[in-house]
Amino acid sequence: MTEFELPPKYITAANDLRSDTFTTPTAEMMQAALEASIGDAVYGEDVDTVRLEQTVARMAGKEAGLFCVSGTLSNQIAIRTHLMQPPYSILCDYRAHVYTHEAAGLAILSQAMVVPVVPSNGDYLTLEDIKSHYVPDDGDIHGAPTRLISLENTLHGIVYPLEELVRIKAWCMENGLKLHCDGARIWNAAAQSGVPLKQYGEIFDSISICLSKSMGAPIGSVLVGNLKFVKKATHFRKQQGGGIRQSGMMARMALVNINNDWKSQLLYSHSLAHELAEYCEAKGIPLESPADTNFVFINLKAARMDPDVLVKKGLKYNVKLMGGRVSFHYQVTRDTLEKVKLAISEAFDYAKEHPFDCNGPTQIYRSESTEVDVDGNAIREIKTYKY
Ligand SMILES: Cc1ncc(COP(=O)(O)O)c(C=O)c1O
Ligand SMILES: C[C@@H](O)[C@H](N)C(=O)O
Repeated sequence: MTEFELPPKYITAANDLRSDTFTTPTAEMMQAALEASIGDAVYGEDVDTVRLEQTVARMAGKEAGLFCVSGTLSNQIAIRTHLMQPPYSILCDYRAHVYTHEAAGLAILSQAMVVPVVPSNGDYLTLEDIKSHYVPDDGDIHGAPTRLISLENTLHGIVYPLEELVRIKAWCMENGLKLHCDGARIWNAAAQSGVPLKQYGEIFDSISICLSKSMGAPIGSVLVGNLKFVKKATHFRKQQGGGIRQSGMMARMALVNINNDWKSQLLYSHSLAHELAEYCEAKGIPLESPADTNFVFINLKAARMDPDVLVKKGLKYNVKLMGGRVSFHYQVTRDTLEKVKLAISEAFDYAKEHPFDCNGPTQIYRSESTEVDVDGNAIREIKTYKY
């Protein structure tokens, strides 16, 4: 029988700046899994799964929570649950994950039109941006009225200003629109801004709260909202094949960092990002977004920098990169920060001699960007996927 072709064994995320999704489970999490409850969570009989759902819901000031295997599932069933009578549309930032990276779930599961909006300030949607792009439900049979606004906090690492969220919420209430938050990094927003999750919970009708990014859990998100919403979302979760049986092990692993000092962990990762942003600015390396939290977005277009060169320079220093987005998390070491500074500086200097014309928004995806030979040279030609 032929040997399986297995990927190289993943050892550590200490040098992995491709995404905070690469955080690895800790020994404490593994131990917690051994002691987890073993009930069938589809029947609501798994103690640790219910404990996780109620813990996160309570932190967000919501009546109920639903453990989902991914942030994508959590977002998509949340939005579907809010929507009732098509034709309808959803308004979001043109960079929003629910629009750019969830495989057209909005079109397929929700059968919704999407109005992607470029923020006039370049960073986050304001109420004025929303007002000038939403589709009113005024009886005009040509349109698909906006029923839901989906915001992301943080988006590209940018912390949404609380006062803007409050303005948007008030307008949504006046106009009968629902407000969802893709909270894949809402822990980062809360840690950096000092705004408690509960205050975000007062603003959003639903929040998809990821556990598997900066919070370091192996999988999952908890979708929070009122009881009626979560009951219906449970229905859509089952429909989408997201009913999980003995999920207690995963729930207990997620609870470890929730019960630890997660704010300090996240603020450590933010401090690394802030230091890299300062380094780039001192070097004249342009950034695409303010580095509020754990991401540094290099403006490849302005820098005329080839993302493939940047990734290869990263490999030279044994640092994993995917392109213009440099993603910190609590398992990244300071040694990695020093090495990525060298990689970026060399890629920037190379760009001065060999300018590269990037097209489109920041490209962060790679396919084989971390496969290298013994000399650290990329084994296969590195490709770039638009983010
Ligand atoms: C902003 C954002 N939302 C949602 C998701 C989806 O989460 P998952 O990968 O668990 O589906 C991601 C990436 O993982 C993300 O970056
Ligand atoms: C891009 C997205 O799917 C992934 N969550 C990331 O941030 O790396």
